[in-house]
Amino acid sequence: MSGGTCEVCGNSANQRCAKCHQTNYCSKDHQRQHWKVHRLQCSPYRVCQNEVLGRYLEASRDIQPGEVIMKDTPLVLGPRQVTVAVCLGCFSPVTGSYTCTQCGWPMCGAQCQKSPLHIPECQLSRERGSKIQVSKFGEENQMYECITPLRCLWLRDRDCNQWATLMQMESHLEQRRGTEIHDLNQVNVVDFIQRYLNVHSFTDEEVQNVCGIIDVNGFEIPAQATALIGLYGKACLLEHNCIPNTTRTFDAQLNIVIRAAVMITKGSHIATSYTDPMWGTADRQMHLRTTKYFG
Ligand SMILES: C[S@@+](CC[C@H](N)C(=O)[O-])C[C@H]1O[C@@H](n2cnc3c(N)ncnc32)[C@H](O)[C@@H]1O
Repeated sequence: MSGGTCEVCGNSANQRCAKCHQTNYCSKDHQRQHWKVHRLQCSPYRVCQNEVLGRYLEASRDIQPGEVIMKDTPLVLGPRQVTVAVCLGCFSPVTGSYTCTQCGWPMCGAQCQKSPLHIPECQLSRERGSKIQVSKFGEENQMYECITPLRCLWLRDRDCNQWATLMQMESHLEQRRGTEIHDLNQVNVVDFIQRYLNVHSFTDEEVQNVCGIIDVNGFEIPAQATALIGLYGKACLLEHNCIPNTTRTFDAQLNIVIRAAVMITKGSHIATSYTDPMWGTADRQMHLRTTKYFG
């Protein structure tokens, strides 16, 4: 028995979706009818909120070990802030032997130049009037710090749903003001976008805000030639626990797949670890304090 009202007709319901335990129906017929819509939202968790954690996920039923809790597609993929020069299509390190014929950023070749991932910085970099000149390869290159922020900012005028999802993410902007990372981003990202790329359509605050969003919510994806960062609208809601009850993997399309590592009982919080379990306690605490603003 479930109580509540039928999702289809609004009459009193006595059946409930067995997968999420959250959606009610008056009959099997109405449940079948609704499945096309419901399957896109059906999940074994609900989004909750409290003063300490902000938004977090709670199991809406018992979740068995190994069960997939969510598979989430990336909103934004981009290089890490600190990186060597990489191809902006496939993220492999580059030597500068090929550059995008439109904007001048180094790429692997013509195939990678066509990657949809490269569109934001390619179009925005053209506002400069002359091609981008990259001359440092094989060592850390600060020019790349603007790429993932630009890919976020690009959504503002292109995809209002994705932009709204991004803007709901925690940036801790107020706590970042006056810190070293905020000052560095002012020079390497804000000033670079405005002075080198000649892009003036984003305010300092908007750029700093997406830098915060990337630091607080970004998942490092290790499975490429160089690590990259992914932002995921649902997976970003997972809270931190040093002993997480989930595992995470990335599939070939770089969707994030979150599975239960243990039995997660109904009502329990669903957590991942924001730190490397191999680090010592002091390093983990420092990482959480300086990049996630708690702990
Ligand atoms: C990736 S976001 C998680 C989603 C976020 N709560 C929201 O409302 O968008 C990370 C932020 O959530 C909060 N958070 C996550 N786990 C926490 C924990 N174990 N203790 C305190 N705050 C936590 C911190 O504010 C952290 O910077």
